[in-house]
Amino acid sequence: MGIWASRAWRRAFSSDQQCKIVIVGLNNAGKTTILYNLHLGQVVMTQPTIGSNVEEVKHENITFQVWDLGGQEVFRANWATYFEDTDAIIFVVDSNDQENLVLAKMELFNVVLHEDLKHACLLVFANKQDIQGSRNAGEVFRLRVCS
Ligand SMILES: Nc1nc2c(ncn2[C@@H]2O[C@H](COP(=O)(O)OP(=O)(O)OP(=O)(O)O)[C@@H](O)[C@H]2O)c(=O)[nH]1
Ligand SMILES: [Mg+2]
Repeated sequence: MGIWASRAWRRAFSSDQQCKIVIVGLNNAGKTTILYNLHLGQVVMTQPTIGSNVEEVKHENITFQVWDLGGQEVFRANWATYFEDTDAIIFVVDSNDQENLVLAKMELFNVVLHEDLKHACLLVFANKQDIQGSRNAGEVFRLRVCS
């Protein structure tokens, strides 16, 4: 209670705020591209992430600590080790990867049900909208896991 109260107090009244964001999603969804676009303001060449990347992004008086986690199956089991004290999750979906959209949604369910994220905000980012034939955000949202 004491720790929680002091954290809430700091957040409410300090002029400089800290915010932890974790970016997850299947491999090749575009997470690292988004992280470095936020950090550097440009699109960079990426390699599949081994483990994680982390960068600080400042906006006005808020410092966002942004974690980008590897999406390959072998790394997904470790995602939860990054969830403590997370304020927001960005779940990135490759909207053009029709084959894996259901798998992506199942991983999303696993993430949102995690105890450490019960107070975190969630953004589902329907990425790769520039590719012809991609599902639009509404179609990604409505996709059923069981048909
Ligand atoms: N066309 C298109 N390609 C994108 C977009 N975002 C990312 N990519 C490409 O998708 C590929 C994978 O991007 P990454 O950012 O490395 O993907 P990731 O989700 O970090 O993948 P892992 O680290 O393996 O989990 C790269 O070739 C990117 O250039 C997008 O919005 N449109
Ligand atoms: Mg990556």
